Amino acid sequence: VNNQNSRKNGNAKKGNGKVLVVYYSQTGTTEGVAKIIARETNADLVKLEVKNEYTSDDLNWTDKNSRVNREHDNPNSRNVELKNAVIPDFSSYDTVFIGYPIWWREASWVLDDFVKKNDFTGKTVIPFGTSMSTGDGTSGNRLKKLTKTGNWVDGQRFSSSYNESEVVDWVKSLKY
Ligand SMILES: Cc1cc2nc3c(=O)[nH]c(=O)nc-3n(C[C@H](O)[C@H](O)[C@H](O)COP(=O)(O)O)c2cc1C
Repeated sequence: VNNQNSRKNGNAKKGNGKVLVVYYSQTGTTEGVAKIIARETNADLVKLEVKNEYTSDDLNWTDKNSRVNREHDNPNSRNVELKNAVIPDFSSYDTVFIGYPIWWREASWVLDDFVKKNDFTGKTVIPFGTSMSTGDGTSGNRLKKLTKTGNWVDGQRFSSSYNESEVVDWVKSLKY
């Protein structure tokens, strides 16, 4: 197959086979997983950046009045705007991996701006999250509900202390 994006892992190709890995990461864990996935799938990699970035105080979930706690308690107050929510040439990708830290067992709402502003029609969408201990493959369902388009497959959750080989094995197991 004459395809510049042909996969190292031999997955069946659909369309042009272009893959995008897009992620948000506060402390680098999700970023590490995203980079492994991108390497294994020859994907383009995009890091989402928050306009009004969270400080470490903002992220302190043990403080009832911290920004994340206020946003968690009141979903109407979230509205986290990204600097780069609209991905250039998004329509050209067949497969999109979406990565996030798990906050309160769900995908961080930092991803909401990205999923609302891009059209996933016709794409395979594969969510993945990282967390210390809780949350699972269903953590992306809330994001799926925000889009109404795209063929979302079951997601995966990795521990903050993941092994590289777990990520590689998961990517190899995917049919997309
Ligand atoms: C606001 C907030 C909420 C979190 N909620 C959870 C949680 O519900 N369960 C869990 O195991 N870890 C939770 N964590 C830990 C993160 O999911 C974990 O550290 C993640 O790997 C961070 O990814 P990152 O380095 O890409 O930002 C939370 C962290 C923050 C900052």
